[in-house]
Amino acid sequence: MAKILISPGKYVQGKGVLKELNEHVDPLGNKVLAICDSVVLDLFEEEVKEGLANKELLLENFNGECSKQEIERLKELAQSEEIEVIIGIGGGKTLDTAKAVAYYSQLPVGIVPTIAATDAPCSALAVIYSEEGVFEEYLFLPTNPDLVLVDTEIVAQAPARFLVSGMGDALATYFEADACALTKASNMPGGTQTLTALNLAELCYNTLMKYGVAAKKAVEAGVVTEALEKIVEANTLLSGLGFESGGLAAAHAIHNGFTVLEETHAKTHGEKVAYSTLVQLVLEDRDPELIQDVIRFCQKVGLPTTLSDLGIEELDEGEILKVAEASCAEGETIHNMPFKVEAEMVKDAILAVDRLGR
Ligand SMILES: NC(=O)c1ccc[n+]([C@@H]2O[C@H](COP(=O)([O-])OP(=O)(O)OC[C@H]3O[C@@H](n4cnc5c(N)ncnc54)[C@H](O)[C@@H]3O)[C@@H](O)[C@H]2O)c1
Ligand SMILES: [Zn+2]
Repeated sequence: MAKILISPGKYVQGKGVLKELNEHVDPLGNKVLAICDSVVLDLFEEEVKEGLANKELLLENFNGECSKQEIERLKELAQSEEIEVIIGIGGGKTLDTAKAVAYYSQLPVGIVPTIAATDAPCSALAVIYSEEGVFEEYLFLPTNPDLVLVDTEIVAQAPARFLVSGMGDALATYFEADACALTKASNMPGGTQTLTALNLAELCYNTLMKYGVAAKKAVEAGVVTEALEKIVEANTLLSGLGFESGGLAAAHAIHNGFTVLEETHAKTHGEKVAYSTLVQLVLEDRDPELIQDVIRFCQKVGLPTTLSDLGIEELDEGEILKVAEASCAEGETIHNMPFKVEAEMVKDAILAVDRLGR
Protein backbone atom coordinates (compact mmCIF):
# COMPACT_ATOMS: atom_id res chain seq x y z
CA MET A 1 0.00 0.00 0.00
CA ALA A 2 1.27 3.49 -0.84
CA LYS A 3 2.01 6.04 1.84
CA ILE A 4 -0.42 8.97 1.58
CA LEU A 5 -0.58 12.34 3.35
CA ILE A 6 -3.34 14.89 2.75
CA SER A 7 -3.70 18.46 4.01
CA PRO A 8 -5.52 21.75 3.38
CA GLY A 9 -4.14 23.94 0.58
CA LYS A 10 -3.18 26.82 2.85
CA TYR A 11 -3.15 27.31 6.65
CA VAL A 12 -3.12 30.81 8.15
CA GLN A 13 -3.15 31.51 11.91
CA GLY A 14 -2.59 34.57 14.08
CA LYS A 15 -4.01 37.42 16.11
CA GLY A 16 -6.31 39.57 13.98
CA VAL A 17 -5.83 37.58 10.74
CA LEU A 18 -9.58 37.70 10.01
CA LYS A 19 -8.84 41.18 8.63
CA GLU A 20 -6.64 39.52 5.99
CA LEU A 21 -9.25 36.98 4.87
CA ASN A 22 -9.85 38.92 1.64
CA GLU A 23 -6.37 38.43 0.27
CA HIS A 24 -6.37 34.70 0.99
CA VAL A 25 -9.78 34.27 -0.65
CA ASP A 26 -8.70 36.25 -3.75
CA PRO A 27 -7.36 33.20 -5.62
CA LEU A 28 -10.57 31.24 -4.87
CA GLY A 29 -13.20 33.61 -6.26
CA ASN A 30 -15.09 36.87 -5.83
CA LYS A 31 -18.75 35.99 -5.11
CA VAL A 32 -18.73 34.61 -1.57
CA LEU A 33 -21.38 32.73 0.37
CA ALA A 34 -20.24 32.97 4.00
CA ILE A 35 -22.07 30.48 6.25
CA CYS A 36 -21.75 31.80 9.78
CA ASP A 37 -22.60 30.33 13.21
CA SER A 38 -25.34 32.51 14.76
CA VAL A 39 -23.44 33.03 18.05
CA VAL A 40 -20.40 34.15 16.07
CA LEU A 41 -22.54 36.42 13.89
CA ASP A 42 -23.85 38.18 17.01
CA LEU A 43 -20.34 38.68 18.36
CA PHE A 44 -18.25 39.34 15.26
CA GLU A 45 -20.48 40.43 12.34
CA GLU A 46 -18.51 43.64 11.80
CA GLU A 47 -15.15 41.79 11.78
CA VAL A 48 -16.47 39.20 9.30
CA LYS A 49 -17.79 41.92 6.96
CA GLU A 50 -14.49 43.77 7.23
CA GLY A 51 -12.56 40.57 6.46
CA LEU A 52 -14.52 40.10 3.24
CA ALA A 53 -15.00 43.78 2.37
CA ASN A 54 -13.52 43.44 -1.13
CA LYS A 55 -15.84 40.58 -2.06
CA GLU A 56 -19.42 40.37 -3.25
CA LEU A 57 -20.67 38.93 0.01
CA LEU A 58 -23.78 36.96 0.89
CA LEU A 59 -23.69 36.41 4.67
CA GLU A 60 -25.98 33.55 5.74
CA ASN A 61 -26.91 32.28 9.18
CA PHE A 62 -26.13 28.59 9.88
CA ASN A 63 -29.22 26.85 11.31
CA GLY A 64 -27.21 24.91 13.95
CA GLU A 65 -27.06 21.38 12.57
CA CYS A 66 -24.92 19.84 9.83
CA SER A 67 -27.90 18.01 8.31
CA LYS A 68 -28.74 16.99 4.76
CA GLN A 69 -31.60 19.52 4.74
CA GLU A 70 -29.32 22.39 5.77
CA ILE A 71 -26.69 21.37 3.21
CA GLU A 72 -29.36 21.22 0.48
CA ARG A 73 -30.78 24.64 1.46
CA LEU A 74 -27.37 26.28 1.28
CA LYS A 75 -26.44 24.48 -1.93
CA GLU A 76 -29.58 25.83 -3.61
CA LEU A 77 -28.76 29.31 -2.34
CA ALA A 78 -25.23 29.05 -3.75
CA GLN A 79 -26.63 27.92 -7.09
CA SER A 80 -29.31 30.61 -7.41
CA GLU A 81 -26.87 33.35 -6.41
CA GLU A 82 -24.12 32.05 -8.74
CA ILE A 83 -21.67 31.86 -5.85
CA GLU A 84 -17.96 31.23 -6.62
CA VAL A 85 -16.61 30.32 -3.19
CA ILE A 86 -18.03 29.02 0.10
CA ILE A 87 -16.65 30.21 3.45
CA GLY A 88 -17.62 28.53 6.75
CA ILE A 89 -17.21 30.56 9.95
CA GLY A 90 -17.85 28.97 13.36
CA GLY A 91 -17.46 25.65 15.21
CA GLY A 92 -17.09 22.14 13.79
CA LYS A 93 -20.72 21.85 12.70
CA THR A 94 -20.70 25.07 10.64
CA LEU A 95 -17.36 24.11 9.11
CA ASP A 96 -18.48 20.60 8.15
CA THR A 97 -21.62 22.08 6.57
CA ALA A 98 -19.56 24.54 4.52
CA LYS A 99 -17.31 21.69 3.31
CA ALA A 100 -20.33 19.62 2.25
CA VAL A 101 -22.06 22.56 0.51
CA ALA A 102 -18.85 23.34 -1.41
CA TYR A 103 -18.45 19.69 -2.41
CA TYR A 104 -22.01 19.34 -3.77
CA SER A 105 -21.74 22.75 -5.49
CA GLN A 106 -18.27 21.93 -6.91
CA LEU A 107 -16.85 25.15 -5.46
CA PRO A 108 -13.70 25.95 -3.47
CA VAL A 109 -14.06 26.31 0.30
CA GLY A 110 -12.42 28.45 2.97
CA ILE A 111 -12.70 27.45 6.64
CA VAL A 112 -12.61 29.99 9.48
CA PRO A 113 -12.79 28.22 12.89
CA THR A 114 -13.85 30.48 15.77
CA ILE A 115 -13.09 27.90 18.49
CA ALA A 116 -10.36 25.21 18.67
CA ALA A 117 -12.60 22.49 20.12
CA THR A 118 -12.01 19.74 17.52
CA ASP A 119 -9.74 18.80 14.64
CA ALA A 120 -12.55 19.31 12.12
CA PRO A 121 -11.19 22.42 10.30
CA CYS A 122 -8.43 20.86 8.19
CA SER A 123 -9.99 17.50 7.29
CA ALA A 124 -11.56 16.15 4.09
CA LEU A 125 -14.50 14.90 6.10
CA ALA A 126 -17.93 16.14 7.18
CA VAL A 127 -19.96 14.50 9.94
CA ILE A 128 -23.66 14.49 9.01
CA TYR A 129 -26.50 14.47 11.57
CA SER A 130 -30.31 14.35 11.38
CA GLU A 131 -32.11 17.65 12.04
CA GLU A 132 -32.63 16.34 15.60
CA GLY A 133 -28.87 15.97 16.07
CA VAL A 134 -28.53 12.18 15.73
CA PHE A 135 -25.38 10.98 13.94
CA GLU A 136 -26.15 9.76 10.40
CA GLU A 137 -22.98 9.31 8.38
CA TYR A 138 -19.43 10.36 7.56
CA LEU A 139 -19.17 12.19 4.24
CA PHE A 140 -15.65 11.54 2.92
CA LEU A 141 -14.62 14.36 0.58
CA PRO A 142 -12.20 14.05 -2.33
CA THR A 143 -10.19 17.10 -1.20
CA ASN A 144 -9.30 19.03 1.96
CA PRO A 145 -10.37 22.69 2.33
CA ASP A 146 -8.56 25.12 0.04
CA LEU A 147 -7.94 27.49 2.94
CA VAL A 148 -8.06 27.32 6.75
CA LEU A 149 -7.72 30.66 8.55
CA VAL A 150 -7.76 30.89 12.38
CA ASP A 151 -7.91 34.24 14.11
CA THR A 152 -6.49 33.50 17.57
CA GLU A 153 -7.96 36.74 18.95
CA ILE A 154 -11.43 35.27 18.37
CA VAL A 155 -10.48 31.83 19.75
CA ALA A 156 -9.04 33.53 22.88
CA GLN A 157 -12.39 35.17 23.66
CA ALA A 158 -14.42 31.95 23.52
CA PRO A 159 -15.16 29.93 26.69
CA ALA A 160 -12.07 27.96 27.88
CA ARG A 161 -13.95 24.64 27.80
CA PHE A 162 -13.77 24.67 23.98
CA LEU A 163 -9.96 24.95 23.91
CA VAL A 164 -9.65 22.29 26.62
CA SER A 165 -11.93 19.96 24.63
CA GLY A 166 -9.72 20.48 21.60
CA MET A 167 -6.73 19.43 23.71
CA GLY A 168 -8.64 16.27 24.69
CA ASP A 169 -9.22 15.41 21.03
CA ALA A 170 -5.57 16.19 20.22
CA LEU A 171 -4.30 14.07 23.13
CA ALA A 172 -5.34 10.89 21.32
CA THR A 173 -3.65 11.74 18.02
CA TYR A 174 -0.11 10.56 18.74
CA PHE A 175 -1.06 7.37 20.56
CA GLU A 176 -3.48 6.34 17.82
CA ALA A 177 -0.97 7.18 15.07
CA ASP A 178 1.70 5.25 16.97
CA ALA A 179 -0.51 2.14 17.11
CA CYS A 180 -1.22 2.50 13.36
CA ALA A 181 2.53 2.77 12.70
CA LEU A 182 3.02 -0.64 14.29
CA THR A 183 0.21 -2.32 12.36
CA LYS A 184 0.63 -0.35 9.11
CA ALA A 185 -3.10 0.32 9.35
CA SER A 186 -4.77 2.25 6.59
CA ASN A 187 -5.33 5.99 7.20
CA MET A 188 -8.28 8.19 6.09
CA PRO A 189 -7.08 8.61 2.47
CA GLY A 190 -6.63 4.84 2.24
CA GLY A 191 -2.85 4.68 2.34
CA THR A 192 -0.37 3.98 5.08
CA GLN A 193 1.31 6.52 7.29
CA THR A 194 4.19 8.74 6.16
CA LEU A 195 7.02 9.52 8.57
CA THR A 196 5.75 13.09 8.42
CA ALA A 197 2.31 12.19 9.80
CA LEU A 198 3.74 10.26 12.76
CA ASN A 199 6.16 13.05 13.61
CA LEU A 200 3.45 15.72 13.40
CA ALA A 201 1.36 13.59 15.77
CA GLU A 202 4.26 13.35 18.21
CA LEU A 203 4.83 17.11 18.00
CA CYS A 204 1.13 17.53 18.75
CA TYR A 205 1.50 15.49 21.98
CA ASN A 206 4.69 17.25 23.11
CA THR A 207 3.12 20.65 22.45
CA LEU A 208 0.08 19.81 24.59
CA MET A 209 2.20 18.61 27.49
CA LYS A 210 4.43 21.68 27.39
CA TYR A 211 2.01 24.52 26.66
CA GLY A 212 -1.49 23.18 27.49
CA VAL A 213 -1.80 24.63 30.99
CA ALA A 214 -0.44 28.04 29.98
CA ALA A 215 -2.77 28.17 26.97
CA LYS A 216 -5.79 27.45 29.13
CA LYS A 217 -4.84 30.34 31.42
CA ALA A 218 -4.49 32.64 28.40
CA VAL A 219 -8.00 31.79 27.19
CA GLU A 220 -9.38 32.28 30.71
CA ALA A 221 -7.89 35.77 30.60
CA GLY A 222 -9.14 36.25 27.03
CA VAL A 223 -5.65 37.04 25.73
CA VAL A 224 -3.42 35.72 22.95
CA THR A 225 -0.02 34.43 24.08
CA GLU A 226 2.57 32.32 22.26
CA ALA A 227 1.43 29.33 24.36
CA LEU A 228 -2.12 29.82 23.11
CA GLU A 229 -0.87 30.10 19.52
CA LYS A 230 0.97 26.79 19.92
CA ILE A 231 -2.05 24.99 21.37
CA VAL A 232 -4.40 26.34 18.69
CA GLU A 233 -1.97 24.98 16.10
CA ALA A 234 -1.75 21.63 17.94
CA ASN A 235 -5.55 21.28 18.23
CA THR A 236 -6.31 22.43 14.69
CA LEU A 237 -3.42 21.68 12.33
CA LEU A 238 -1.24 19.03 14.03
CA SER A 239 -4.15 16.99 15.34
CA GLY A 240 -6.02 17.38 12.02
CA LEU A 241 -3.13 16.18 9.87
CA GLY A 242 -2.17 13.64 12.53
CA PHE A 243 -5.53 11.89 12.76
CA GLU A 244 -6.28 11.98 9.06
CA SER A 245 -2.93 10.86 7.72
CA GLY A 246 -1.73 9.01 10.85
CA GLY A 247 -4.81 6.89 11.45
CA LEU A 248 -7.19 6.18 14.32
CA ALA A 249 -7.06 3.29 16.79
CA ALA A 250 -8.50 2.45 20.24
CA ALA A 251 -9.15 5.92 21.68
CA HIS A 252 -11.72 7.05 19.09
CA ALA A 253 -13.40 3.63 19.06
CA ILE A 254 -13.79 3.78 22.87
CA HIS A 255 -15.14 7.33 22.49
CA ASN A 256 -17.78 5.93 20.14
CA GLY A 257 -18.50 3.25 22.74
CA PHE A 258 -19.12 5.88 25.44
CA THR A 259 -21.78 7.54 23.29
CA VAL A 260 -24.11 4.57 24.01
CA LEU A 261 -24.43 5.90 27.59
CA GLU A 262 -26.93 8.75 27.85
CA GLU A 263 -25.03 10.14 30.89
CA THR A 264 -22.03 11.07 28.74
CA HIS A 265 -24.02 13.10 26.19
CA ALA A 266 -23.45 16.40 27.97
CA LYS A 267 -19.68 15.88 27.64
CA THR A 268 -17.90 17.12 24.53
CA HIS A 269 -16.23 14.92 21.90
CA GLY A 270 -12.79 15.94 23.18
CA GLU A 271 -13.64 15.24 26.83
CA LYS A 272 -14.71 11.68 26.02
CA VAL A 273 -11.68 11.20 23.74
CA ALA A 274 -9.33 12.27 26.56
CA TYR A 275 -10.64 9.59 28.95
CA SER A 276 -10.61 7.06 26.11
CA THR A 277 -6.96 7.89 25.44
CA LEU A 278 -6.13 6.94 29.04
CA VAL A 279 -7.98 3.66 28.45
CA GLN A 280 -5.87 3.00 25.34
CA LEU A 281 -2.68 3.64 27.35
CA VAL A 282 -3.75 1.09 29.98
CA LEU A 283 -4.66 -1.45 27.29
CA GLU A 284 -1.19 -0.96 25.79
CA ASP A 285 0.44 -1.45 29.19
CA ARG A 286 2.38 1.79 28.73
CA ASP A 287 4.99 2.84 31.29
CA PRO A 288 3.06 3.73 34.50
CA GLU A 289 5.04 6.97 34.72
CA LEU A 290 3.82 8.04 31.30
CA ILE A 291 0.23 7.19 32.26
CA GLN A 292 0.61 9.27 35.43
CA ASP A 293 2.00 12.18 33.39
CA VAL A 294 -1.00 12.09 31.06
CA ILE A 295 -3.45 11.83 33.98
CA ARG A 296 -1.80 14.79 35.71
CA PHE A 297 -1.99 16.78 32.48
CA CYS A 298 -5.71 16.04 32.16
CA GLN A 299 -6.35 17.04 35.76
CA LYS A 300 -4.42 20.29 35.39
CA VAL A 301 -6.32 21.43 32.28
CA GLY A 302 -9.67 20.03 33.42
CA LEU A 303 -10.16 16.96 31.23
CA PRO A 304 -11.98 13.94 32.74
CA THR A 305 -9.95 11.23 34.47
CA THR A 306 -12.76 9.45 36.34
CA LEU A 307 -16.09 8.00 35.24
CA SER A 308 -17.80 10.52 37.48
CA ASP A 309 -16.04 13.31 35.53
CA LEU A 310 -17.63 11.78 32.42
CA GLY A 311 -21.09 12.02 33.99
CA ILE A 312 -21.27 8.34 34.99
CA GLU A 313 -22.12 8.54 38.70
CA GLU A 314 -23.34 5.01 39.30
CA LEU A 315 -20.81 2.36 38.51
CA ASP A 316 -22.59 -0.49 36.78
CA GLU A 317 -20.15 -3.02 35.28
CA GLY A 318 -22.84 -4.22 32.87
CA GLU A 319 -23.18 -0.72 31.44
CA ILE A 320 -19.42 -0.39 31.10
CA LEU A 321 -19.35 -3.71 29.27
CA LYS A 322 -21.88 -2.27 26.79
CA VAL A 323 -19.49 0.63 26.14
CA ALA A 324 -16.65 -1.84 25.67
CA GLU A 325 -18.68 -4.02 23.32
CA ALA A 326 -19.69 -1.03 21.19
CA SER A 327 -16.05 0.05 20.97
CA CYS A 328 -15.10 -3.41 19.65
CA ALA A 329 -17.85 -3.54 16.99
CA GLU A 330 -16.84 -4.81 13.58
CA GLY A 331 -15.18 -2.10 11.48
CA GLU A 332 -14.18 -0.02 14.54
CA THR A 333 -10.69 1.48 14.52
CA ILE A 334 -9.86 -0.40 17.74
CA HIS A 335 -8.91 -3.27 15.41
CA ASN A 336 -5.94 -1.16 14.22
CA MET A 337 -4.24 -1.91 17.56
CA PRO A 338 -1.13 -4.14 17.42
CA PHE A 339 -2.82 -6.89 19.48
CA LYS A 340 -6.26 -8.46 19.54
CA VAL A 341 -8.59 -6.34 21.67
CA GLU A 342 -11.65 -7.91 23.27
CA ALA A 343 -14.54 -6.18 25.03
CA GLU A 344 -13.68 -7.68 28.41
CA MET A 345 -10.17 -6.13 28.23
CA VAL A 346 -11.63 -2.73 27.34
CA LYS A 347 -14.13 -2.94 30.23
CA ASP A 348 -11.31 -3.70 32.69
CA ALA A 349 -9.16 -0.88 31.31
CA ILE A 350 -12.07 1.61 31.59
CA LEU A 351 -12.50 0.63 35.27
CA ALA A 352 -8.74 0.72 35.91
CA VAL A 353 -8.47 4.29 34.58
CA ASP A 354 -11.26 5.35 36.94
CA ARG A 355 -9.16 4.07 39.89
CA LEU A 356 -5.97 5.70 38.62
CA GLY A 357 -7.80 8.98 38.08
CA ARG A 358 -9.14 9.17 41.63
N1 LIG B 1 -14.92 16.73 10.08
C1 LIG B 1 -14.11 16.30 10.99
O1 LIG B 1 -13.00 15.85 10.71
C2 LIG B 1 -14.53 16.37 12.41
C3 LIG B 1 -13.62 16.08 13.45
C4 LIG B 1 -14.06 16.21 14.78
C5 LIG B 1 -15.36 16.65 15.04
N2 LIG B 1 -16.23 16.92 14.01
C6 LIG B 1 -17.61 17.43 14.23
O2 LIG B 1 -17.50 18.72 14.80
C7 LIG B 1 -18.68 18.97 15.56
C8 LIG B 1 -18.30 19.48 16.94
O3 LIG B 1 -17.62 20.69 16.76
P1 LIG B 1 -17.66 21.85 17.86
O4 LIG B 1 -17.37 21.27 19.20
O5 LIG B 1 -16.81 22.94 17.35
O6 LIG B 1 -19.21 22.18 17.92
P2 LIG B 1 -20.18 23.30 17.35
O7 LIG B 1 -19.92 23.65 15.95
O8 LIG B 1 -21.53 22.82 17.70
O9 LIG B 1 -19.81 24.55 18.26
C9 LIG B 1 -19.99 24.49 19.66
C10 LIG B 1 -20.64 25.76 20.17
O10 LIG B 1 -19.70 26.81 20.12
C11 LIG B 1 -20.34 27.99 19.70
N3 LIG B 1 -19.28 28.91 19.23
C12 LIG B 1 -18.56 28.86 18.09
N4 LIG B 1 -17.62 29.83 18.06
C13 LIG B 1 -17.76 30.52 19.22
C14 LIG B 1 -17.07 31.62 19.79
N5 LIG B 1 -16.05 32.21 19.16
N6 LIG B 1 -17.47 32.06 21.01
C15 LIG B 1 -18.50 31.45 21.67
N7 LIG B 1 -19.17 30.41 21.19
C16 LIG B 1 -18.80 29.94 19.97
C17 LIG B 1 -21.35 27.52 18.70
O11 LIG B 1 -22.40 28.44 18.51
C18 LIG B 1 -21.84 26.23 19.35
O12 LIG B 1 -22.88 26.49 20.25
C19 LIG B 1 -19.45 17.67 15.61
O13 LIG B 1 -20.50 17.74 14.68
C20 LIG B 1 -18.42 16.63 15.22
O14 LIG B 1 -19.00 15.51 14.62
C21 LIG B 1 -15.82 16.81 12.72
ZN1 LIG C 1 -11.71 13.33 17.45
